[in-house]
Amino acid sequence: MRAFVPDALPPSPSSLDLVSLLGPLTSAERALGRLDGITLLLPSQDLFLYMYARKEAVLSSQIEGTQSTLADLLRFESEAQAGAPFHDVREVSDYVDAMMYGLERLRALPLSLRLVREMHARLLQGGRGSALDPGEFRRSQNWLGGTRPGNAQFVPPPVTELGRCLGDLEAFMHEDVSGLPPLAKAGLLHVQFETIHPFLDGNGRMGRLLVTLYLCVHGGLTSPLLYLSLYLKTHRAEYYRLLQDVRERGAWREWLAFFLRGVEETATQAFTAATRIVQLFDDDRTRITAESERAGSALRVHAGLQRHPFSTTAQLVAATGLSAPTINATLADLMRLGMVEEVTGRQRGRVFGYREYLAILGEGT
Ligand SMILES: Nc1ncnc2c1ncn2[C@@H]1O[C@H](COP(=O)(O)OP(=O)(O)OP(=O)(O)O)[C@@H](O)[C@H]1O
Repeated sequence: MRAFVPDALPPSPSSLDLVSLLGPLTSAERALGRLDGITLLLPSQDLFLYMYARKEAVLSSQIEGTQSTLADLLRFESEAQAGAPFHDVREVSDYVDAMMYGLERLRALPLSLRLVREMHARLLQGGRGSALDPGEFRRSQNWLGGTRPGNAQFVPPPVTELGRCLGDLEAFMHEDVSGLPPLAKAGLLHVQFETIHPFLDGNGRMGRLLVTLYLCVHGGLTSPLLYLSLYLKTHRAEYYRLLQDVRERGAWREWLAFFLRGVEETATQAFTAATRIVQLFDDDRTRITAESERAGSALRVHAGLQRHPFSTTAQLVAATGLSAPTINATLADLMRLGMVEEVTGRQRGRVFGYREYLAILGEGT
């Protein structure tokens, strides 16, 4: 198969048949708006962001075989012993790092190829692909599927065309003459990024990060709360087929319909989960106040567990300022109420999990 060189974006809005996409577009925008509004409901927006970034990282990495669960990652981060191989957890952790780095960097740098490269360096710092030129656009031909370009499913543009393709992509991130709605542009950016496949590895993960970052900059999303990986993972065969169809037969409309459906579903699920979490925290606070024998300390430990749903006694001491004996007595109380469970089964280095909260966060992972 010969290398494919994509046209400069964007395809004209008329060729996208945006009129027929108006329904899905409006539904997706509405769901995203509702999700964004949830930040007002949350006790701490950072908290939700923190957890959901981790959930996205797990799912995005699971698209290609990484075995870690959200629980593994949270336990890894709390320096507790995790069940998954170290390598896998590290990869997910790097994904979170890349996402947070990108968001922070956006304060100083526009969304640009430079930012994409910097994030990619973070993304590949330790896990799968770390030997494959992190932070550098490729200098050799790559291909997808098959053992060589000749029998590959798809051969991305040759290195000689890479600069032009990426230049077009960057220009598309910033143009506003097309009048395309930001959500449609985010979907087009993703497919174009995957088609260019500018890195030797990590293109899928980077392309998914790009969608959320783009919406933060141009789509009016105040927090990066949109995490599409579960949807893409669930519909992987269709996802890959549609990427291929855009290239082979200009199936932009079909791709966008799929993408917008994903945005709507994902935003709606995240909104529901966030609402349940807010409710859970409220209910548990009420129960602690009414039923705990040491309500004051228990409320502080409860707040600590919201931030780190897997915690050791030492971590809760640091988070709350309470003494270790008080923390242990309080944890025993919270276990009696069924809110907390010890997850290692060991006597030393025990780790405590906020049961119901972890269950909500872990849905789909
Ligand atoms: N036929 C295709 N045409 C273009 N892009 C494709 C096609 N099939 C899959 N892809 C994209 O390529 C990605 C895989 O590329 P790569 O292995 O570089 O990324 P990764 O981040 O390491 O892996 P993954 O996305 O599986 O986690 C897929 O996630 C998808 O976005």
